[in-house]
Amino acid sequence: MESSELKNIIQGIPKAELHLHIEGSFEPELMFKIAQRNQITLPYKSIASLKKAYKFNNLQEFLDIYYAGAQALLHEQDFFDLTWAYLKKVHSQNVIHVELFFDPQTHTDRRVPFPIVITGIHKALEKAKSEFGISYKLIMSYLRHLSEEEAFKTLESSLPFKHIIDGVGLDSSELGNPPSKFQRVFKASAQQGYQLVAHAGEEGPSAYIWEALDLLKVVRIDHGNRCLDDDALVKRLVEEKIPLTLCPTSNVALKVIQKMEEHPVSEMLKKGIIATIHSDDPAYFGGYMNENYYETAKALHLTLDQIQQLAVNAFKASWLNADAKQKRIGEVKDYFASLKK
Ligand code: HPA
Ligand SMILES: [Zn+2]
Repeated sequence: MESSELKNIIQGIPKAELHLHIEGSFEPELMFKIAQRNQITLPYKSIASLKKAYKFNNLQEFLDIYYAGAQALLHEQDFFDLTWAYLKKVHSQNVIHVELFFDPQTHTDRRVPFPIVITGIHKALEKAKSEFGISYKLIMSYLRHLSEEEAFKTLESSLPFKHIIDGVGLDSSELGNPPSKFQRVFKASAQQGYQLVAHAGEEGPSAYIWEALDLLKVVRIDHGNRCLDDDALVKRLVEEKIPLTLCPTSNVALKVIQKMEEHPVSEMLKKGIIATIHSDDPAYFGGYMNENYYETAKALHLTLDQIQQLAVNAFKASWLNADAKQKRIGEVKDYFASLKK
């Protein structure tokens, strides 16, 4: 298939994005604009020098730059603009449902109040819902390099906004910060009615995926690449229908894999895992949803059936209610059927 034909097909798929850090969608141009209006000096002289720094050898090298960039965000308007820019972009790519992460502690640690952060993000999500018809869920992520006590404080701050938060997640530096460190705060989060997910098995071992399932009791694993090291774990993911939210361009950018051709997604599909693909931090890794589908499909020679399966899986793995899920899955299937006519 011609690359332009594949790109057109991908553009037309109704898509769901389930693994997106809103702070990771902060494009350099917007970052400089907001930094300037907030009179914040970024540690980079120009957009070009910032972009030059986007060469990472591992997750930590990326996180250092990601947290530095987020320092430009101070006011509700900043969080609104950041989120709105992301939603406009993915609307242009026919993304119709998003479940997005935000990292409150990245901001509250700089004395930006929790309500400022969530209100700006939420207003943009509401606007996209009414103007674009994009449905959404919001996931508050605990930073795992910080203590469980800090996570408990974040949980406490979130309670006045419980009605607009759907779940909690766990992100940041994985190695040395296993899921077990957050067992109590995840239990307390569930008691507040939050759904649970966690990043696991991106750089960390398959044992961290077991912990996320057994100790944190998550319903989805973010990344989970390393599950293939462990046959018993794969069996469990398949039997219990635990989805993985994979991020192919992120994996290449952070050297979780050496090249896209090594991406495990097609093997995961063959094993019956509910694998899905997303962008993670698109401003830093050079790809939104379409680019992630395209690069993966091209490198792994995915069939149209496999691409359809990925798109269906994302709705299956979503937190939409059963009726909305069925409707969206029907739309994906109708779309692929129309291609065959
Ligand atoms: O890919 C990621 N992994 C862990 N933490 C993160 N925070 C933003 N992106 C990531
Ligand atoms: Zn992530």
